Amino acid sequence: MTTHPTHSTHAAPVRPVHLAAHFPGVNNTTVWTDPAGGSHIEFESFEHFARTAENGLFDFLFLAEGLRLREHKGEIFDLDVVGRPETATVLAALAQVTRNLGLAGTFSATFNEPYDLARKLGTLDHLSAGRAAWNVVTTNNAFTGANFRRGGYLDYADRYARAEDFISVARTLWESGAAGPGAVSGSDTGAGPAGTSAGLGESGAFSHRSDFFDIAGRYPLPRSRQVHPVIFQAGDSPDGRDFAAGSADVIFTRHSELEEGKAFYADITRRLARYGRGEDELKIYPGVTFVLGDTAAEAEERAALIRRQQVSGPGAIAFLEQLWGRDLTAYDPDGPLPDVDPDFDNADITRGRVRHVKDPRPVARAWRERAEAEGLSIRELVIEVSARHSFVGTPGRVAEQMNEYVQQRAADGFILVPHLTPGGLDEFVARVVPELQERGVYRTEYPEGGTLRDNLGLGGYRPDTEWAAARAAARDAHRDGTGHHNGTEHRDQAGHSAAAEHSTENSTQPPAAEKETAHV
Ligand SMILES: Cc1cc2nc3c(=O)[nH]c(=O)nc-3n(C[C@H](O)[C@H](O)[C@H](O)COP(=O)(O)O)c2cc1C
Repeated sequence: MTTHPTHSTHAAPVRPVHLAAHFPGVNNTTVWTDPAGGSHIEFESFEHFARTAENGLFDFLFLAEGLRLREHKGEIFDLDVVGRPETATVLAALAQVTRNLGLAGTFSATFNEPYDLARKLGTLDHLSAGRAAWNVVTTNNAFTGANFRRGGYLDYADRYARAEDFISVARTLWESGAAGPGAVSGSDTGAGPAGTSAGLGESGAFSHRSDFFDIAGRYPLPRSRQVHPVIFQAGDSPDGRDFAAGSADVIFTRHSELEEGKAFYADITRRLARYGRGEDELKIYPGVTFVLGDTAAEAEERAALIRRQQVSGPGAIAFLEQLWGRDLTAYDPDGPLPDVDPDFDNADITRGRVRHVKDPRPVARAWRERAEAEGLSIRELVIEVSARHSFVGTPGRVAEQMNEYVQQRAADGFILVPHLTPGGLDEFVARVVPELQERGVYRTEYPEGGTLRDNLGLGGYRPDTEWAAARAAARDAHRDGTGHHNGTEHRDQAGHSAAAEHSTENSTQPPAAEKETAHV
């Protein structure tokens, strides 16, 4: 039994705080130079991290993905951790040393094929007894494509259309298998043991023809415990948000400050309504960092030290070069900003990293003004403008703030992004989790059922035909100009490729701050 209280003394139900953890690695949050830092590839690191998350009753562990080593000025970028082992393999190994922790992996909908990836994730769901999740990313750049001999064959506009179609096929495949021993719902098609043909009937039979796929065959696995592994989404454009509202169960977002989190949450709730979905059906988890101390002052002091570790002198120069589009190695990181103007046409000086700033001009202007006004060196400026710590304080204060975010609907939970591998969660679990539990907003044991869906408070899987019908209804409503979900039911295979509503809303990028996704 979960022990969440459902009511406080106030009328509004208390919303439970959820926690999850991002394994540190290829990002500028991770401090690999710290003597306490360990391997990013040996299993012991993953195991330590996962066990700590599970001791803290976290919903899931999250692995990011990057399919090509990042380059800067034509060289492999080696100021951050370089490379990572293969995601599904790591998660399958972790399934054997954990019992309740969800296992979420990032996989590209562009550089995978539905049959193969559905089978991998279906296998992970079997091996973990229902704890698998897929974070769907679209990775449509030619730079990454070179590793796959595909170049940039996919137009930017098609990336979410293919991803939506891909998920739809994957869900169909997961459903198509016979109800296996661990299946929790769905009709039993009378199959024999997996891997034999005895009594298989039509189970696993699939056929899908669309703009993106033309595939048919037999899916080889029985249904897994969750039937559909949980779908995460991490894009932020209007198309990305609609994609999440129409196809995903969880959003991993970078909107980690209270007010922007509330605006994001409200925006997603509005989009969900168009697909006939309520706010409880899509969980929102910002990625957040944290620094603890016995006193507020000690926490601030530690935070400042960690920021200096995260932004080394060469790291500050490289960071600035990304925006300036120029080689700035002749400049002193402890000196003033370069006197030369940025070369805005040289946008691909860094490759293989997700950029959220579309127009660098106002950003460069704002940085210059700020450095001049506050007398900041290059390194000091980069420390100020690159991702700062989300929660800094005593364990009690951090628990209080996290709870406030959840009660105010700026988040449903948090994906903690620690700066150390593998011990970066230890202190949080030992000191903040009890504070949350004392406040009655955090579980004291895992929920019954044992699946990731149970951890997240999501209901059972929803058949793909229902997802598709809701998307079709949303498209129809959009065409009618009503904007309302009208419940029209039809499945439009070809329509998948044109499914994303191409919203004209402006991007919500903050103009004066460079927020690199810390997670790619
Ligand atoms: C919080 C967050 C985490 C992400 N993690 C990954 C990742 O691990 N691997 C990846 O290839 N892309 C990752 N992305 C990139 C997105 O999947 C997406 O391709 C990118 O944000 C551009 O899409 P958009 O224009 O809809 O925002 C991440 C994005 C966000 C916001």
